[in-house]
Amino acid sequence: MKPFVSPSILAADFANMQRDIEMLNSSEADWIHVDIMDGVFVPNISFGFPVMKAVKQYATKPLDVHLMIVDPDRYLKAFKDAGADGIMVHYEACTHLHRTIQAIKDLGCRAGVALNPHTNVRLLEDVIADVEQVCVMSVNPGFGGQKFIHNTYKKIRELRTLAELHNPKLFIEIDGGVDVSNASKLIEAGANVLVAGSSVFSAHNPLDAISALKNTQPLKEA
Ligand SMILES: O=C(CO)[C@H](O)[C@H](O)COP(=O)(O)O
Ligand SMILES: [Fe+2]
Repeated sequence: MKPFVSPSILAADFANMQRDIEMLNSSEADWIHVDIMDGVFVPNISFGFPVMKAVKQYATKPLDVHLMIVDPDRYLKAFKDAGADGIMVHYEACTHLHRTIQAIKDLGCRAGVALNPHTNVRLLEDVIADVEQVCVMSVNPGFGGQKFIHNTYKKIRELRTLAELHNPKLFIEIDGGVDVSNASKLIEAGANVLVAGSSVFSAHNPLDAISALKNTQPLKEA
């Protein structure tokens, strides 16, 4: 099965957001990845509810919301109201992760957990059956355009093994520094959702860049 592609609008042209959303609507993208940064959990601030609502007004694809914020429970309903279809919280930001996951589901959203590069996937063993999506960060969250961290392949393989045991339908998303040069190997390792910001929006033809990711074949190492 082809991977899902979730282009990150963090790399879009904010002065031409409607144009860029309409480009995504006409592309082979499955979701639109929305990065929310609070300047506390991560050392950067992206955008908040008014911008997300404006995106939702034009988007015809589901919004895949990645919350890089502390105390996300306070804002889950507000993100749902702003148009979130899926909500991912960070493992490192949640003291009561199980409760937070249930709260996301109670809102009718797809529930996901994101992991920083240093967080071991085995820490999810007791909640993996409760989530629909796990996002493995392949950069330290906070900025687009960073270099892919190589250890991520191993993490994806470990997560795929865990998912086969407890939740075979899990969406395994990979986020950070993803492009055509690493997509094949990531899919072969077990990822089935590719987030891409810079590699899509800095491409000469973003529609072709999305199509290339969507049609990536798993590649085994020689
Ligand atoms: O969560 C993120 C950063 O914290 C972004 O989704 C991610 O960095 C995508 O951007 P790029 O493809 O440019 O790395
Ligand atoms: Fe993200």
